[in-house]
Amino acid sequence: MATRDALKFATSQSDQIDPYLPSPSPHLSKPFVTLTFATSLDSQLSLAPGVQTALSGPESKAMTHYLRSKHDAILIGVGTAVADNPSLNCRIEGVGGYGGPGLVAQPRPVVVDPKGRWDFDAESKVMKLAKEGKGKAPWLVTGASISQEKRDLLERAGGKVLEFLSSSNQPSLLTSSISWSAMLDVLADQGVKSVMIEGGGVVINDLLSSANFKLIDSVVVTLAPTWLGKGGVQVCPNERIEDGRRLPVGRLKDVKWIPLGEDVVLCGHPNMEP
Ligand SMILES: NC(=O)C1=CN([C@@H]2O[C@H](COP(=O)(O)OP(=O)(O)OC[C@H]3O[C@@H](n4cnc5c(N)ncnc54)[C@H](OP(=O)(O)O)[C@@H]3O)[C@@H](O)[C@H]2O)C=CC1
Ligand SMILES: Nc1nc(O)c(N)c(N[C@@H]2O[C@H](COP(=O)(O)O)[C@@H](O)[C@H]2O)n1
Repeated sequence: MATRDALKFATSQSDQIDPYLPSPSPHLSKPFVTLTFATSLDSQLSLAPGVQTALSGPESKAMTHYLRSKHDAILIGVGTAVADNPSLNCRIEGVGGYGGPGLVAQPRPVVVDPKGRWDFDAESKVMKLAKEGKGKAPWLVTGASISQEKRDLLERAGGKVLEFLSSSNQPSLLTSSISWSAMLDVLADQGVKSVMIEGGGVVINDLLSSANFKLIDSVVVTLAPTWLGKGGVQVCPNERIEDGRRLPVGRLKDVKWIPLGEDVVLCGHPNMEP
């Protein structure tokens, strides 16, 4: 039976998104990566760092949840976990917990938190939803020492800590960046075949940088008809300079613009040509 809070996404609309979704393939060497977020007309994800800002209208929000139902995992940075206290589940009608059995089509939330800054507890939305059978408990990718209390909380709910190991197989003392390709390898080892990366600014800008662009398989961006003004969390990757020349960082091909309510959703595949 469907639940009252379930979202619907019409087949006529999902048909347009499907060419950008992961297709089942046992031979992928790394998880399929979809980069997806909602942005304002001035390329911002939120009004200010640490502030959650609703940009997607109801139709594009349903689209995001449709995407969530089609990926094994949703990944966010700790900045987003702290700012948004997100649910990170899928609320499309028919998935597990929303009319469907078990946790079918519920993605695994993955929080990248190298320094152990996310102070979650049993009342955090993602933990409550896991307890209610409406989503999976998160995996915490970290190089920090996580308290036994937090580990137990995660594990009781079905989540876990993924200690990030360096190439020498020792826990790395992470002070800054974990390589994305190593992170995707860790997820692949855990059986993740597809991951949608939702944000926030640091994560998106890092993935869009010329060094990481090749790791992205699909991009789905919701553009909301609003300007947020200076001071927000902006999507703008570092510049690319080769042989002293400035070059564009990346471009999409197979581009489709899909109007959804008052928003427009841009879908594309990274163009790997120089
Ligand atoms: N409109 C939208 O679609 C979305 C909006 N948002 C918004 O974005 C904002 C949050 O963005 P932001 O503050 O940039 O934070 P992020 O969510 O991008 O998290 C950034 C932090 O995550 C850790 N991290 C990220 N990548 C790596 C890596 N490769 N290796 C190691 N650590 C990594 C670092 O933690 P540390 O600093 O501890 O080293 C980093 O500072 C919020 O306001 C949120 O509401 C978020 C998602 C989607
Ligand atoms: N698609 C989209 N549109 C917006 O307007 C947003 N602010 C976001 N944010 C992302 O969704 C998470 C919050 O949603 P849930 O509580 O998980 O349903 C948030 O953490 C961002 O990842 N996305």
